[in-house]
Amino acid sequence: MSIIARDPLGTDRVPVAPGLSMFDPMFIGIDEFGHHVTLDTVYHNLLVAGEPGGGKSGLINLAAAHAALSDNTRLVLLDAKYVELGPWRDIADAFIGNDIEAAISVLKRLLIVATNRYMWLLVHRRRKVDRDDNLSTIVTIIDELAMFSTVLGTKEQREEFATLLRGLVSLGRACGMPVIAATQRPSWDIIPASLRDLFGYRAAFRCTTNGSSDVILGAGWADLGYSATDIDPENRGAAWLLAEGRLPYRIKAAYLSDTDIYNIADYAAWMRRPSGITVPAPSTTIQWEMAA
Ligand SMILES: Nc1ncnc2c1ncn2[C@@H]1O[C@H](COP(=O)(O)OP(=O)(O)OP(=O)(O)O)[C@@H](O)[C@H]1O
Repeated sequence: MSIIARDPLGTDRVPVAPGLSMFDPMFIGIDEFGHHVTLDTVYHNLLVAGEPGGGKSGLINLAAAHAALSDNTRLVLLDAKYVELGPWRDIADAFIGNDIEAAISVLKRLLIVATNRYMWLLVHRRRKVDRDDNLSTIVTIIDELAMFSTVLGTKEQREEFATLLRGLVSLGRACGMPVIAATQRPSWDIIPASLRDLFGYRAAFRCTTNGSSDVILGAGWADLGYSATDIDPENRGAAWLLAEGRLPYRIKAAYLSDTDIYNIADYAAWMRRPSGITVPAPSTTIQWEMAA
């Protein structure tokens, strides 16, 4: 089962770092009954979309936090706005801002790694990686997909980006390389159905039209009553979550303030420190303040 509802007062808590793994359930919030909602992110890509201010960045930062605190997990971050995923840049293998050439180059490298992993799986007579393989999980997080697929660079570059991304989203899930992508523009040119359908998890934050909601969840859901237009604009962090094989259901994402995010990022950087350093490195904020 891909979604696990837990009793918040129960004893089977999600483990916390150190010792956390991307293979552990990733806690993202609660459902309408107050049960914990967790995702199995290694084997599923996650699409997050909805109008500005709905809470998308909150959800992708929860995912980034889980990845950052997880053992043997590497992050590749694409964020044309810099500030949404910026807190995690020190521990990321790659942090790409508004540079489509760099984005294309990193996607090409990831596809080579994915292909190598499939060769490895082939010789080991397997179809997907698992926790005991000790292969690192490589999580690619993209905030504001639309910047890379419709704004930056030339038309050819944007098309190349879209093709490479589709390749990674198709290949990544069985070889420990999931993709988490967010956009505030749920429209067919940003998320064509052929790309959308490769995301096993889709979170629709508030949308202004049934059409936008269907772009995220899938055609026809709004007619059946599952539309992100019915989310109160004041209810930030609320979304419809569609998980493979299930009906969409309402969730309220957990929320990390900017301070929480930077604190977790600092802690993750300290956990991942080269051996020999025993105290957390001074915060970059303090260094900047001293320089100012
Ligand atoms: N889960 C949540 N619970 C409570 N408040 C939230 C939650 N998520 C977001 N918010 C509030 O909504 C504001 C906007 O959230 P966020 O930046 O995540 O939205 P967004 O959809 O990513 O917006 P944009 O598309 O402009 O980046 C936050 O600053 C916070 O005040």
